[in-house]
Amino acid sequence: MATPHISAEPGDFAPLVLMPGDPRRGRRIAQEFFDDPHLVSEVRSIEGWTGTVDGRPVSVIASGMGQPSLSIYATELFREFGVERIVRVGTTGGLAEGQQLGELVIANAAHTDSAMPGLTLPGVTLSRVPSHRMLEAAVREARDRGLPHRVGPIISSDTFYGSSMEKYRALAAIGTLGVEMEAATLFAIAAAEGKEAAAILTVSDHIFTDEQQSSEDRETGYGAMVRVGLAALFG
Ligand SMILES: O=P(O)(O)O[C@H]1O[C@H](CO)[C@@H](O)[C@H]1O
Ligand SMILES: O=c1cc[nH]c(=O)[nH]1
Repeated sequence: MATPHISAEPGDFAPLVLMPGDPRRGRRIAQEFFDDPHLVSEVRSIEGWTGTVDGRPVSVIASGMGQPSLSIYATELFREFGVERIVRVGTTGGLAEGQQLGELVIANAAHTDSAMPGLTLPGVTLSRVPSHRMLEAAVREARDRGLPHRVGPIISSDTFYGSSMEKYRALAAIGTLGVEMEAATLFAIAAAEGKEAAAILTVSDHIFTDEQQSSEDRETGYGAMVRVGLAALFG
């Protein structure tokens, strides 16, 4: 049955879902990587596509930007559409020394400054971590393909503008590899729903050097991330 934000029927989505922030990246992923891609939802112009990769059904749908938006799509997919695994495939602002634009960041944990709880336990600060099986599969794929990548914690922030350099420097000092805006809530929702998730990111700019990919590169330079994301879904 359709939900408020997804106009599909049970079975229209595969149990394995790629989730970029950007809807146009979602459509391109379906058209470039899926066999027989077909549109299964387009509420609010957030298109959901289902097809196959190597004969296995896979879907893609964007989260929009920020943790509140992601929480809507991830919750509806897990609860109403039989989705078992979601991989966020997004961009990140690099925080690590020597990190090059286009490198991958494979998140093994997500810090957050968000008020989005997702999963709470009074008196406990819960960790927001990906599925270990999916993480292992992603790292194996990146290594086997010789793709430049780092594995470590990221920060899922509620702000794109307005965080201080001091905060970024403190996060970098404890090994945080990149800043983005969705993964922590995805990990928390997956845990709360008894499902699995991972996050594979491409460095689109560097917070301390100010280097930036063009908006065209941000839209098109995602092949490595999608390959690794698919490996995580299949792993
Ligand atoms: O490229 P996407 O997946 O949208 O991810 C990053 O880009 C957006 C900000 O420009 C935020 O959604 C952030 O998490
Ligand atoms: O700097 C960046 C790049 C991508 N996503 C973010 O949230 N920040």
